[in-house]
Amino acid sequence: MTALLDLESVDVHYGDFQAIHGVSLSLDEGETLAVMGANGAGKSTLLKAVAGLMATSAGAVRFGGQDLAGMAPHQRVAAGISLVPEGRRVFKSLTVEENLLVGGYSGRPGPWDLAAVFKAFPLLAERRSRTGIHLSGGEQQATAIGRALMANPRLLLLDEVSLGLAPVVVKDIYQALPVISSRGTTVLIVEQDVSQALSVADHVQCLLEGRTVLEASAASVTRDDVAAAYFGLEAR
Ligand SMILES: Nc1ncnc2c1ncn2[C@@H]1O[C@H](COP(=O)(O)OP(=O)(O)OP(=O)(O)O)[C@@H](O)[C@H]1O
Repeated sequence: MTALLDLESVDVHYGDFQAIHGVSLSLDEGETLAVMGANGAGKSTLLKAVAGLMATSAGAVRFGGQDLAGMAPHQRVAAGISLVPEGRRVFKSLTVEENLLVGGYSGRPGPWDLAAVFKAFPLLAERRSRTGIHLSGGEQQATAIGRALMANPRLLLLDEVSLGLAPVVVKDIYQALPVISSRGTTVLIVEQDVSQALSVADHVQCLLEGRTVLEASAASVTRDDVAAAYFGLEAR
C-alpha cells in the first residue's frame, strides 16, 4: 500500500542553519502520527515543510505517491493537506459559523460539513453565533481545527494543539480526535504533552535537534521512553 504521506531523508534550512536533518516518516491513510520533541526540536518546521510553507533542501515529500516538490501551499490545500498552525489565528470579527464556512470555501467533497464539525466539537455548536474575539483559547483552537476540517483534507496537520490551554479544555479537544479519525481523516499532530499524544496516536516519532531519535507504535512505548528520547538520553 502506498503511504498517504511519505517523507524521505528530508533536510530543511533557515539560511545557513539546518533545522531538519534527514528526517523520514511514513503515515498511512486513516492513521494518526504524533511528532514530539522539546522546544526547538524542529516539529513546526517539519509541518511547514509538508504544508509547503518551508522549502526542503534535500530529500522528498510525497503525498499519495506524488512528489510535492515545487507545489505551492494553496495547491497543497487543494490536494487535501490542511494545516492548523500554532497560535490558531481564527478570524476575530467573524462568528464561529462564518469561520467554519470560510474553511469550506475550497469546496473539496468529503465527510466534513457544519453538522459534522458541530458533532465532533459540541462546544462549538453552542457558540456558533459568537464572534472570534469573544471565544476562549480552547474555543478558538476548536474553531481553527473545525475550519481546517471544512476543507475536507485527507491529511490534517495540527501544530501544538494543547499549548497554553487549560487541561479541561485540552480534554475536550482531544475527545474530538478519534471522531476525526473515524471519518477517515489522517492526522499528523505535533504535541508536547506526551500523555495526550500517546492517547490518540497510532504511531509516535520523536525529534531531537532536528533528527529522529525514536519511531514506534504508540502501544509499544511508555511516557518514560518518550521522555528519554526527548532529552536525548537514549542517544547518548
Ligand atoms: N524563522 C526562523 N529563522 C531561523 N531559525 C528558526 C526559525 N524558525 C525556527 N528556527 C529554528 O529552527 C529550529 C526548529 O524550530 P521549530 O520551531 O521547528 O521547533 P519546534 O520543535 O516546533 O519547537 P517549538 O515547540 O518551540 O515551536 C530551532 O532551533 C529554531 O530556533
